[in-house]
Amino acid sequence: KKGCIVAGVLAPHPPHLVYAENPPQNEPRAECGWENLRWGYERLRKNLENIDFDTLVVLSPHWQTYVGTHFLGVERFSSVSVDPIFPNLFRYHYDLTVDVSLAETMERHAREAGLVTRMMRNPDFRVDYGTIVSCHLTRPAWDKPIVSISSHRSTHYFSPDVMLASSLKLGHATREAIEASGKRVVLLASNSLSHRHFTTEAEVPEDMSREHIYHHGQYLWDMKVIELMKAGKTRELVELVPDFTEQTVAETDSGALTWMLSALDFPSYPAEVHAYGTVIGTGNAVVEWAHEAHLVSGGAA
Ligand SMILES: N=c1ccccoc1=O
Ligand SMILES: [Fe+2]
Repeated sequence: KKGCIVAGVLAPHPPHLVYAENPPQNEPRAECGWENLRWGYERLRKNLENIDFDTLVVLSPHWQTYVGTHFLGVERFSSVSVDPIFPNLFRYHYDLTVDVSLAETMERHAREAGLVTRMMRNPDFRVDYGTIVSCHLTRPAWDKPIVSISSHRSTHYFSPDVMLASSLKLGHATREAIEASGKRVVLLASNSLSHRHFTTEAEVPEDMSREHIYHHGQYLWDMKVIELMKAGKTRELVELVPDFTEQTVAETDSGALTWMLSALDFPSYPAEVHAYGTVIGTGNAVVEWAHEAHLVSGGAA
């Protein structure tokens, strides 16, 4: 049976969102914070309750590899993830399982497409917080295995256009691998949008009177990108990503969003924007492409 991508999600990973949720896995305690984004994730989770799927596949800007694209290649990882910048907010005890066979299929398809790839087999590897935060907020029960994909740094080593070409190829290989696997998969592009941000923290980090748009120009870029998602103009969006990345130092520099849109074969149906909000001034949007539903309904993919 042919596998399929049942949904794609722009799933931002600020650790502040997990901090404010107060899950048992995270040591620090918060009194509130960033409710609009967290309620947006609640709406996403409610939609996903009605969708049967096997595996969460996430590409994270915070697993940075300098030579090629790496895939977690060990069945289980269990340790504590401490955010390097916000250890006061995020000290998260994770225990997760990896769909190694799907990861290996993806790695093979990517390699055969000419990309530089590697399976990560170190059982002591510390899983990055971007992977953990996006998977937690999407599926806090952790009842599904994941595939985690690293982000190489072509945007900074070479240019946003080099990253774009590579991420589009990786997305195509990802789709082929999922179809060959027979599995039902949800893709998570774990990135924020505009990424200029405050450099000092409030006395109480979750003091929402201190959370706001960092810069009007960054906000306008985010709104432009979100409008294209809502309009189903993802090919136009992908063309814009190099400029968007450079103009707003956006986390699209990771290739995560363009990888996902390529794997979804550039959907022309509207995406559902569950929420937009800032975290220390960075722009974040929780956005869902209900892919299988649109394929089945005959809506253009
Ligand atoms: N992308 C991020 C945005 C905001 C705050 C913290 O961490 C992040 O990694
Ligand atoms: Fe980030």
